[in-house]
Amino acid sequence: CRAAHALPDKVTVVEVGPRDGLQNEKTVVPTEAKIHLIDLLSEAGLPVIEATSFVSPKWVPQMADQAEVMKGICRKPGVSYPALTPNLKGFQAAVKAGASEVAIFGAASELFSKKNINCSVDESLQRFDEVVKAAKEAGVPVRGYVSCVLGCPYEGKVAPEKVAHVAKRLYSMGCYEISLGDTIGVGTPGCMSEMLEAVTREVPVSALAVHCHDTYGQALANILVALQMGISVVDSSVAGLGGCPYAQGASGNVATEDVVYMLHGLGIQTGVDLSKLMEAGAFICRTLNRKTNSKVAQATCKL
Ligand SMILES: CC(C)(COP(=O)([O-])OP(=O)([O-])OC[C@H]1O[C@@H](n2cnc3c(N)ncnc32)[C@H](O)[C@@H]1OP(=O)([O-])[O-])[C@@H](O)C(=O)NCCC(=O)NCCSC(=O)C[C@@](C)(O)CC(=O)[O-]
Repeated sequence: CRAAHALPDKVTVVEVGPRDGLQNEKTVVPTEAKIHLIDLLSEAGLPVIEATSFVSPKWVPQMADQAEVMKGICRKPGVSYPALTPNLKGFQAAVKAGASEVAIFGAASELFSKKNINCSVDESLQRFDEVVKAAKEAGVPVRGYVSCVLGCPYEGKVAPEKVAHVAKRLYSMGCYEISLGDTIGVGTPGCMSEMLEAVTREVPVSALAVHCHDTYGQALANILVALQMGISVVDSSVAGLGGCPYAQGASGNVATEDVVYMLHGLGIQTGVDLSKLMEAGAFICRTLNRKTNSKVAQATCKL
């Protein structure tokens, strides 16, 4: 077993609420509310805010206003606003709408890949290669996701070697960072550590991020394991919003408020103002007429 690293002094929190958090909402969230949420999150100090996705509106109707969202946000200097792009068509539309960073999203599970983006893992890697080449020409950085790293809703257990293989392919293609998604939140700290052991044999730990859904209440424990293994980029969603439309039963991402509370409690800097972040959480919960999934917000704001 690899020796535990010292915890990092600083962690980059990647806010995915406006995309991952909202993509599964059944009723259409007004574009102005999405834009206001993103602006509140940048005011709270989040350095990376995944704004939307340039996917097919037939597949994910909630993201159909992607171009309006990208154009409407008040871009804060130093903040990155990536958008998901599954293929060249999505990439071109994203760049046209002003995206200066994009993310491609693959999976370590064949069936999930088929259900989510309608192609096999190998086919998806060919499509992503085209996107990365076009992005390099345009000077646009690309982040890569691997879904189902700790389990798949259709295939069950996923071998760590499969995750490592897809992560390595995305990294070799030119993704500057690989985000490892526990899409259905089934992982426990032991599985997280085993999976990260396999992935860090192929991809430098400095290029990895974790993306934990909290379906089974394991997300913070899994994130702590990742930090102990040297990872210093953590994805999360304000108010714990979300779920994947192609992963039935998956609950939201770990709440950003809870991640930030834990990190600050460990003496780790994030640059995030927790009280402003909670205002952003309160805003989107009021808009969706929903209770927050953040334990920290529940404890302090009685939402
Ligand atoms: C990938 C496709 C498009 C393939 O969908 P397809 O049906 O196989 O695409 P196609 O190439 O056969 O084209 C069919 C139609 O879609 C159009 N099309 C083709 N591409 C685009 C595009 N980019 N934007 C808009 N339209 C597009 C294309 O122009 C055509 O239009 P038509 O001629 O019928 O009018 C589809 O499967 C799709 O949009 N999937 C998106 C699924 C998605 O967004 N899932 C959620 C995000 S992933 C996630 O949440 C996991 C993550 C990242 O958070 C990490 C984790 O938690 O694990």
